[in-house]
Amino acid sequence: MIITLTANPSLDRTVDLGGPLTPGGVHRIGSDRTQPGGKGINVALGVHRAGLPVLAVLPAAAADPLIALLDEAGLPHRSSPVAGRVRTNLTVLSSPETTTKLNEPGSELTGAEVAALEELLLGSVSSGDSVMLSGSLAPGLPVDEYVRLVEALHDAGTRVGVDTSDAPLNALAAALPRVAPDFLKPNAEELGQILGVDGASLEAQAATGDLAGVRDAALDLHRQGVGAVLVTLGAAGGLLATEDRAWYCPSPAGRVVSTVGAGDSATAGYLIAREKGEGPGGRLARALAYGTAAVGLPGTTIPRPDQVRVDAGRVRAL
Ligand SMILES: O=P(O)(O)OC[C@H]1O[C@](O)(CO)[C@@H](O)[C@@H]1O
Repeated sequence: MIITLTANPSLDRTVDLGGPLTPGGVHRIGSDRTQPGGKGINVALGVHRAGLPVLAVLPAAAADPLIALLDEAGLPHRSSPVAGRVRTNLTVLSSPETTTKLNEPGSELTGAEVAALEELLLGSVSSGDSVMLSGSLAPGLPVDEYVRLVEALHDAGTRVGVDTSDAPLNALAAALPRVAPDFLKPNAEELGQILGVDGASLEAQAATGDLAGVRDAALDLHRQGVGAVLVTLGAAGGLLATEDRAWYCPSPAGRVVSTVGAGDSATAGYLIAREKGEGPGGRLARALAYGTAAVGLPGTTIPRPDQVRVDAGRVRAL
């Protein structure tokens, strides 16, 4: 079973201005939709839509509108009760094709709420499960929360993946090789945060075909104990470092409708392929195919398998 933790879930509200976004201006909203969001929830939706057993764990009050949206989506979930409301993250679509994201920090969890969330997660796993810890940490969670959870989940006999950024990611990188997740999914910016370099330039290098910087950084993390490092590079494709080697797959060109949730969809594709027993090339190809499919869907829409076209022929060893 795959279990995801969304430590800071969200209601993802997407508004389309149908025109340019002007700082200081008054804008009329054309279309407006609210979907369940937060990285672990998005990953779980992808896995669920592929027909694999999954459970999403999150902090939220039973009456929170997010819970109703998860029920509506049919996603198996367990939430630990909190007093605060789930945050709303706003995506503003404007022309020419621009996505602007405004993420709330999330309500602060009390010490007791943090303990209840950890207890719920650890009580939900069994030896042999795969756990994915995804997204930012709600205020109140310690910055090394993911380091502590990776240790506790390894003790429980599970495989653990992490997808996060900023201070929680740096805390995780600092704990290597003593504590090492089995799977890490940085984008170029996050890889840059770990290395202390500009992620945009890593992505730009990759776009020109120069993959050495990203490959070396991913292999370095792998050699420090991370079982598999999947680096998503946006339009430049993605790279996987595992089994002491690296593979690259370009992104197929397609229409960009919304990039929100593309990285989470790539993680879902990777986990689905791993559950099916596919090798590194197959896992990378499915991850990229899921990410590409998500980019072609509106708002935070996570693809179904029939919307995904996997082309393992595009993968090459580096
Ligand atoms: O936890 P973070 O880093 O604020 O990201 C949450 C946002 O990212 C997404 O998970 C997309 O990756 C959205 O659904 C959500 O609004």
